[in-house]
Amino acid sequence: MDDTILSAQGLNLYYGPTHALKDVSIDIPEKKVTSLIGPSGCGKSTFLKTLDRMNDLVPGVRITGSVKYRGREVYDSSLDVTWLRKQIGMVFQKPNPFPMSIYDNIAYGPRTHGVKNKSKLDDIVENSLRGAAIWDEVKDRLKKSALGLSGGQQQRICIARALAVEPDILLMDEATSALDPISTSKIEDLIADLKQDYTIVIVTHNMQQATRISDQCAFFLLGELIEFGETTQLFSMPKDKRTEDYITGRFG
Ligand SMILES: Nc1ncnc2c1ncn2[C@@H]1O[C@H](COP(=O)(O)OP(=O)(O)OP(=O)(O)O)[C@@H](O)[C@H]1O
Repeated sequence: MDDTILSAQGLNLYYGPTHALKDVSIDIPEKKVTSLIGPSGCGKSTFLKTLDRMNDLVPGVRITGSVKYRGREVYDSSLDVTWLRKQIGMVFQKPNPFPMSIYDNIAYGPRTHGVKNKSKLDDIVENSLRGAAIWDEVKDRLKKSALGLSGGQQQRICIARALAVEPDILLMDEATSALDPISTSKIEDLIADLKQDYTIVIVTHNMQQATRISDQCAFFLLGELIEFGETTQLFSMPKDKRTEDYITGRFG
């Protein structure tokens, strides 16, 4: 596809003897929301993590095949992983703000990348918090600890923290599963806004959420990518019997 930003070809991943990803090939389009669905243990998180090399440090991991980000091989030994993770940000299931002020949470990444100027940092902090739809809620308490916020607010801080380094892609691993329905709905609205500027790949257990927010959907089963296509098509007219069984609740 012309608008492909991330491409996996013949990707296999082994955790020791466990073959967790089996010959996965997929082209993920730019500035769309792509959801990864499938039963527990099917390899969704593993696949997500291979996209920004978060599996590298797991002992016993072996990876074959190719992952390309904008045409560059992610697993090339000359690739700078810090650069890659600046381009491809990650938001996790459990909100994990750093134990520091709201301001410092957001400024942390830019400072690491060498931004020292106070007014520049102030701008980045404000824009990132606005981008994550939480500025109004925290603008009067920027110097207070991020740990004093609610779970849903903390998750938006984590999204703002990811946005602060101006990534190209946001990966979200079940980013709303620990949140209440109102916070979840705020983050879903936010994802819909963010796709104007970013490519988003989400792992979700929630099929309604996949249908609500994703343009493309990938169904995994036992480490295999069974079906990938437009979300509306995949849920209304799945091509594979196994997809149909899963989305109609016959297993998993
Ligand atoms: N660090 C690890 N070491 C060994 N095996 C692992 C590790 N992480 C995952 N696995 C195994 O790899 C397979 C895929 O796991 P993964 O977490 O990617 O699935 P998932 O679809 O994201 O599951 P869930 O929806 O429950 O989070 C499972 O069999 C799991 O037990």
